[in-house]
Amino acid sequence: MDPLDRLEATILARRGADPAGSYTASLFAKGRPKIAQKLGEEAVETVIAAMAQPDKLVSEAADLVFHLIVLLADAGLGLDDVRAELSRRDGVSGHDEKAARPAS
Ligand SMILES: N=c1c2ncn([C@@H]3O[C@H](COP(=O)(O)OP(=O)(O)OP(=O)(O)O)[C@@H](O)[C@H]3O)c2ncn1[C@@H]1O[C@H](COP(=O)(O)O)[C@@H](O)[C@H]1O
Repeated sequence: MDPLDRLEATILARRGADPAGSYTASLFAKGRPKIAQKLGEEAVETVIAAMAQPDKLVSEAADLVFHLIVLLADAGLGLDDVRAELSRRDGVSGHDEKAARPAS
């Protein structure tokens, strides 16, 4: 199994688990605002690594992806939804960004 799919399965299994025994379960227990805040922090840390500490970029990117999957899971979404969106965009002729996005 792809490591990202395995991580997602583990994250989904932590929903409703004891927060005392799992960082992921504690994030779910704190709710979406906290999960979103952590995702934002990890995004900033990833940007800082890219600009000033490139040796830490992969580690920070992994933290970022972990928190993104937790946020998606909390919203009832997952990596397959992101894959489907990326595939949909890739299928749009000319990769026109405006055409690739749903009308708002
Ligand atoms: N991939 C990750 C992962 N990436 C990052 N983190 C955690 O994310 C946190 C982010 O770092 P911070 O320094 O900001 O965290 P912190 O200071 O502890 O948190 P706050 O008090 O600020 O909220 C750290 O505690 C990291 O351990 C992760 N925690 C868990 N996983 C994986 O998630 C799965 C479930 O793990 P458990 O939740 O431990 O069961 C396992 O496969 C783990 O490998």
